[in-house]
Amino acid sequence: MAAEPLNILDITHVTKRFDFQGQQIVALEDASLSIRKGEFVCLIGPSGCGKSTLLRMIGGFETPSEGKLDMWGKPIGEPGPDRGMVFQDYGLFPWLNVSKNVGFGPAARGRPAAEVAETTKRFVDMVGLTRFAEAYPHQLSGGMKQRVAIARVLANEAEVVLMDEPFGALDAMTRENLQQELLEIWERTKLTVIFVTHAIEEAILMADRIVVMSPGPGRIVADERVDLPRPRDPTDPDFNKLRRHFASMLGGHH
Ligand SMILES: Nc1ncnc2c1ncn2[C@@H]1O[C@H](COP(=O)(O)OP(=O)(O)OP(=O)(O)O)[C@@H](O)[C@H]1O
Repeated sequence: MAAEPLNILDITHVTKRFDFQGQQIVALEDASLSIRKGEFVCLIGPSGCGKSTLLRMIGGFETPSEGKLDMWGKPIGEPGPDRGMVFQDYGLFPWLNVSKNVGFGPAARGRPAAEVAETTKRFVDMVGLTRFAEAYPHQLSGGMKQRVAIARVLANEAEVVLMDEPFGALDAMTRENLQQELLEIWERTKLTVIFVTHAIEEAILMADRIVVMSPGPGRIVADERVDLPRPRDPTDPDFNKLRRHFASMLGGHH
């Protein structure tokens, strides 16, 4: 009998090239990365280093030019509910209210109505939007919209949550609140999270591992474990030491 794969994700020697106006752009070159179930991994690096491209390939929205991406030992194909994406611009359906946005996936997959209702309520409650269940996206703040987007991915039974600068458009206070909420949800659900950010502090606050990337062509230049105890304190001297460490690694870019 074949052994169970150890990793939820195995990214092996992945290169991605794009043709753009007759030129070839190497968005990502020879990237390899293995991720365990339940890990919180941050991808950090300056603009254009291939963070979104890597995330989109894990999501199944792009295919690699070379190399392979596996989930539980099987090649990643089309996008699927097991890999939920959360974007900076929310991606909600404006014509559906909060509950209908959250319940959309399970309903579309033909789950019985009672189960859809129960799942919807559980995740709307989990992200603290019970009072706004009937509200439409235009009636919500940015932070609330991002909570809906997170609840929607959770209701879809995602095993891996792919987050592309999800809090980048939010003010500092909302961002801090959502960081804490996401960490609580992650600890409770043991999801695997891959989180793209520009912000060193955000990465140190949240990640088990920080994968540092550099541009031109996009490459993984470091992959380091963050061993600070949780909850983490940005005023802690050890936190500061790591901040300086990653800032010097990112060099002139930060
Ligand atoms: N569909 C595409 N066609 C052509 N070039 C692309 C395409 N998608 C990405 N690229 C190029 O690939 C490189 C990496 O882009 P990517 O969006 O992955 O970087 P990023 O690190 O996520 O950047 P940012 O932090 O600005 O979002 C860039 O040079 C970009 O212009």
